[in-house]
Amino acid sequence: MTELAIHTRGLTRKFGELVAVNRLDLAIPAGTIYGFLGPNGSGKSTCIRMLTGLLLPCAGDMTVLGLAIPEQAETLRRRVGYMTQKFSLYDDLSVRENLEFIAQIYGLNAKDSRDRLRELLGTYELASFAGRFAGTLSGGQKQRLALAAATLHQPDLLFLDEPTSAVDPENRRDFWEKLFDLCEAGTSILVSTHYMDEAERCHGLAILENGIKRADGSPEQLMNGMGVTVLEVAAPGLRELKTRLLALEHVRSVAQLGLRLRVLVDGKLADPVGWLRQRLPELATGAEINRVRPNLEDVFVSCTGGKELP
Ligand SMILES: Nc1ncnc2c1ncn2[C@@H]1O[C@H](COP(=O)(O)OP(=O)(O)OP(=O)(O)O)[C@@H](O)[C@H]1O
Repeated sequence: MTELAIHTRGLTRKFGELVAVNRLDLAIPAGTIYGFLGPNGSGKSTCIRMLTGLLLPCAGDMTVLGLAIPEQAETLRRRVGYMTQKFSLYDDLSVRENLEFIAQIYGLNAKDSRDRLRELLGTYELASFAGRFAGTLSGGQKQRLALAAATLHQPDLLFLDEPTSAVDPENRRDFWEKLFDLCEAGTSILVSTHYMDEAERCHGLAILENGIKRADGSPEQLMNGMGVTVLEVAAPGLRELKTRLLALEHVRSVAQLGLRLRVLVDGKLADPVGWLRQRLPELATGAEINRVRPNLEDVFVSCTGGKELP
């Protein structure tokens, strides 16, 4: 049986009347990168905070690294790392001082601390900034420092809550390379994001909306199993055409991409291109309609419902 890093049954958290996380079941294999994909307010942070033992659930069971949480949260704390979207280190300490401080918290002796710092400054390309105040670093450098800090004690499981919100695409790519290095070295990783390209890099993911898990699986499983066919339509008058398409019963969503419309239609239609040409006479001639491979954004749109992109 696959060893699970995280296992939850019916995990629920309410704030007053609001159900922030609603009966969430998760079975996340150890040694993988697992993503929570969802818009703002979908419950990603609330769930991560419960899994770290920082927030109590209202209902449900969870084990994290085989430990019952919240009961064994104290034992768990030393085995997990946690990086939030907000930079939570000290701006007025240098890079080195920040890491030394964290090494002290984890009780590393002077030699181990020195060795580990040297290793981390090298791995996260921080050696030439070691004496700089953390507050003066760029977004990408701060993010690398935060990851170094979160992994200083070599945790078995790393929680990353929207870790790349504040960095550019190049830094995001580099950051993901570091995550794959960590994963290969045996660290399990749970990362929340609202970026489709990040979600697509995960081994598995759950799509969350209003605290509810709408779908889960590997990106390929989700894309292959979404029950929707994706068409791209190039024709004149796209804004008007979009409105007319949205009024058709088998059309799930329509989004404009430059000079084309990306149209999600029910997967049960045997000949979706023929059907579309027949339903809208203006598409019968002159329009270009192609069936294309679904992407994760299509999955997201189709399983979070609604005919408009979020
Ligand atoms: N301490 C709190 N008190 C009241 N409501 C809260 C609290 N924490 C979260 N919420 C609410 O719970 C819902 C889920 O929030 P959560 O932060 O978990 O979502 P999220 O998916 O992480 O969103 P974001 O990307 O904005 O961080 C939101 O409606 C939020 O306003």
